[in-house]
Amino acid sequence: MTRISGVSLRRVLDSRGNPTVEADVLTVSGGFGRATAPSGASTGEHEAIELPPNEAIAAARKHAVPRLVETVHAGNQREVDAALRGADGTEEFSEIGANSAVAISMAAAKAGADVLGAPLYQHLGGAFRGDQFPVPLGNVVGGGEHAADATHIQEFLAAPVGAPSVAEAAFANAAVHETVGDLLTERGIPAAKGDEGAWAPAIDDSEAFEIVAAACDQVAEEVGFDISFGLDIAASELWDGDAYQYGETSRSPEEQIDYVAELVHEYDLAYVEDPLEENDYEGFAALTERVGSEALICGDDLFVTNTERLQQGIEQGAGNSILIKPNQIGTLSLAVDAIETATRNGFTPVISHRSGETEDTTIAHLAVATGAPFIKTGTVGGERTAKLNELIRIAEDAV
Ligand SMILES: C=C(OP(=O)(O)O)C(=O)O
Ligand SMILES: [Mg+2]
Repeated sequence: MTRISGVSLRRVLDSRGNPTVEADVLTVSGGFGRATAPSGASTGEHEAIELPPNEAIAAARKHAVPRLVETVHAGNQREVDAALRGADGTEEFSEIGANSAVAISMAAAKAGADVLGAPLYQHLGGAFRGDQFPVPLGNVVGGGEHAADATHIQEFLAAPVGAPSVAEAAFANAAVHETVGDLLTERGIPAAKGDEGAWAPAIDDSEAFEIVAAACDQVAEEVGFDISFGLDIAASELWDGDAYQYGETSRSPEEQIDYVAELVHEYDLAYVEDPLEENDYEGFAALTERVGSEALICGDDLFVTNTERLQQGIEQGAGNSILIKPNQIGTLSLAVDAIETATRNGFTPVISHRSGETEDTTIAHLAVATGAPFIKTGTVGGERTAKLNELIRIAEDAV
């Protein structure tokens, strides 16, 4: 029986040292699931609402827990997530907080899997899942909202598209990260790490392109498979209402499209996330028209894992890929809806961590459960390797 017998909520630390919501879900037959909400720094304005954890916990205890306990089945994810939506009563989870909602939603999924004795990816994806693994996009240099005085572009990503296994892909990304560190040292450039463990040197974007391209090439040669290059520009953070501000350089929307199209060609980019600000569907469409056959043009802040916003993107040809962050929308069911809508319409889903993370591994299972071709997890740091190591275990059937 997966009927929920108890839900407990607490504040725990995330990777930035901020409090976040953790949920435990228990079932009448002794099933147990625990999950923790991540938290963004470069958040989209259309995301579901993250409340201060104390408030989110108090509101969820009052409104959601009584609806779940003794009534809802942890093994029925749609039922769990509908109860969370009903308890909240708003479109954007502003009553109980998307942080409480997503923690409970993910913990219930784990409790459901526990009762079944099945790995989470199989509970979420079905008996025939588990043979398709995502390519991990590894953040190796970063700045923007994730590190002060570093690059303007938020993330320079290694994309080991030719890796024969998820384990080899994860190790290749770590090698690119290490090589970037060596190249920075050779140039006498000191670098701390940003929120996601990427190097955060005080260099121009152009120098970062040079270094990351060299590191990807060097490691590709060593490992013997292709390592492409990707970006999360996080352009909403550069947008001032009129133009994109890269320090001294300002680019109009048209110039931004030209700039990104040139980057795609110059660096053979496989992936570009948020090349334009979060409401510019037309700009996304224009860029997709130009380079969409060469690179994934992915909407993060544009779509915020929201099926309605994605639907508009599909209609307008704005992008060809969607970033999936369950806490942007509040429940696993809504995240899966977005993934399925994307896949049906030829948009590539990319499952993603947040800059504020925990040791929670749900997104690794979600990627395998849905057969998503890519996952963005970072490269080094315990909260990032937690997801990569879980993928390695799933591939070995050792979860
Ligand atoms: C992971 C990201 O950062 P954050 O969690 O800060 O939104 C992102 O922008 O893709
Ligand atoms: Mg992003």
